[in-house]
Amino acid sequence: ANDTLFSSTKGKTYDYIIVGGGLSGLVVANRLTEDRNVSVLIIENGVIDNRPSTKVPYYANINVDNYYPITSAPEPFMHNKTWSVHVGNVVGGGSVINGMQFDRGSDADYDAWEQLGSPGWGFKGLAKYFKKSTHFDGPSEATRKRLNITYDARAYGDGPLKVSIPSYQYEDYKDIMGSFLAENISHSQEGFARPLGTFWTPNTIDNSTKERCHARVAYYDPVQQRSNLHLLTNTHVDEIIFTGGRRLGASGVKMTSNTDSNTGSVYAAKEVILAAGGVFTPHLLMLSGIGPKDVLAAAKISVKKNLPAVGSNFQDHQALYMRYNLSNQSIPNPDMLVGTAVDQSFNATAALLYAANRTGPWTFGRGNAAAFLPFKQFSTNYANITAQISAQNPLAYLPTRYANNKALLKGFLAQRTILIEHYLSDNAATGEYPIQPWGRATTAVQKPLSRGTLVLNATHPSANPIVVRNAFQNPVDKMVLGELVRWNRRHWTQQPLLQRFSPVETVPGAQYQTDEEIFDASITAGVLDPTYAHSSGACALMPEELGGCVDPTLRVYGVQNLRIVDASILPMIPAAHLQATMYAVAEKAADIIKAR
Ligand SMILES: Cc1cc2nc3c(=O)[nH]c(=O)nc-3n(C[C@H](O)[C@H](O)[C@H](O)COP(=O)(O)OP(=O)(O)OC[C@H]3O[C@@H](n4cnc5c(N)ncnc54)[C@H](O)[C@@H]3O)c2cc1C
Repeated sequence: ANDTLFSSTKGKTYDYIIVGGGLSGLVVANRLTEDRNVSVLIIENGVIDNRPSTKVPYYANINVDNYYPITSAPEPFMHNKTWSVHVGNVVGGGSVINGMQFDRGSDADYDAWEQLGSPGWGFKGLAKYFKKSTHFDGPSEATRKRLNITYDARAYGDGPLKVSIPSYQYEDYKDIMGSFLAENISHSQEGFARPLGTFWTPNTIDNSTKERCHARVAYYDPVQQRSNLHLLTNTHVDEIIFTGGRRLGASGVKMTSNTDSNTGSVYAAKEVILAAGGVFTPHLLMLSGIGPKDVLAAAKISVKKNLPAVGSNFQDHQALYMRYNLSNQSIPNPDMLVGTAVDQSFNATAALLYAANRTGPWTFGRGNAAAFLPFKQFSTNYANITAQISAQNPLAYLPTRYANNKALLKGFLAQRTILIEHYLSDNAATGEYPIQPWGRATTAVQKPLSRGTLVLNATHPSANPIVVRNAFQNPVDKMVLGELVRWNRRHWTQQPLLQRFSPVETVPGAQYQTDEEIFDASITAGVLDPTYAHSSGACALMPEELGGCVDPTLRVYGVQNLRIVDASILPMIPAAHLQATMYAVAEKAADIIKAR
């Protein structure tokens, strides 16, 4: 195994080719090669990166190396501005560059996938894989007691991915978490208890090394010596190769080396597995002739299978990065390490501490708590807002392709029914407040009704796809955002435990009150983002009659020997940061593929 050479791979045949050595691709590669008779080639566009920025918890979210240079098209409902699409381009994919927050959605979020017609994909079907993928370590006893940190360690197993709650925690967490606990909202334990209300969350940090644990160190490095496992890095997959004959079947891929632009093909005796992520898997399918026929025709690509699901149903969470200026913060606090007022000597000492014995502030990521709230917990107007959803003409707030395709519309309406249930339910979250020990007071919309699209660049199809999230096309999403912001404001300005900080809202600014004012000012200030780096849904796991792309065994409809295992299959985005879900999905997918 280990870093296979392009020249020696060209022309060869493996049982499985996995396109994309990111989070999901590496999980599947590990599990498939447990059987020594099965050969696997992973092809990854990025390289292996062991720089400190990929390892030290301190760099979470402030490391912008290893990003694909990809920007969205103008967002039509967000002042026609453009945003970075946020995709990892490195062995390990998003798991190497993400914010390390590790949390699950509630069981209702996964049950929705099953309700949408995919047996086995509800919470019951996924639960054991959450456990199988992970290993958990709590913080030191002293930290646990000092901050009253709770968790349910039984939800983890002895899996490859090491997650932990760091022992280094800031003193101000006490009052900031305390202020949330003082609200009339539920508190739960991270684990299999419903992660609703407030709860503590681990990070993807290996407690034994205090380094980021990502898909490569967890799932590839320990098994890289397997002779049946091959990783080809720095290589771009350009197209899927299909066998001729009456039944369309994938038999390999065409690829280009990023080093010298050498091109070649490799073949799969059993299957091609797409794991190129929420943005590039739908792109590759379309480049290969699988997608909506009008999109393919516009780019002059011959249609192998007309599949309108590809590039539809694109989802993400929307984040508004509210901030408070705090006075009287305890020393130390995270503002001393990150942002515009860094205390250089403190940060230098933190770096030395980390280097010397893996202690101190650099062992802390960006936070270990969150509130994921049912709509009624942050809005007294939740019932009225929800009632507006069913009164809407859905086509008024969807991309035009939904008007021309009955299956897509039917699928959206099935999702809408579930979303309405979730908006009214105690058992599903509609909004998130990450809880961090400083004045960063982000709000994030968890159950968007708007749907994005991803299409080929018609004049240059192999260039980046045209990504339009259509965020806030549906006015209800804007209302939910407004309610989230107003609750957050009341919380920060009125909760007694927060008053010692004399919090002053800097962005968007307390003078902006109505939904429209908050929305417009946040875009102008550059603090509202249509993506939370959770691109998903554009090759949905749903019946084809509901506008789906893959069946419950993750096979692409109408194509033999072609599966998808990555975030593009999520039919409805769960109220959670995505990585815990993706590790579980990939573990489950591996079992399904092994059973073929
Ligand atoms: C900046 C950022 C912050 C995030 N923060 C968090 C967080 O704090 N908590 C959390 O839970 N989740 C977070 N996420 C989300 C999480 O990391 C992703 O959901 C997850 O990595 C998706 O896994 P995947 O397997 O679908 O795709 P990826 O992990 O993105 O893997 C896809 C891989 O395919 C490769 N690839 C793409 N196209 C090709 C091609 N044509 N040929 C060859 N290779 C290709 C890519 O280089 C990549 O390595 C974050 C994501 C990002 C980007």
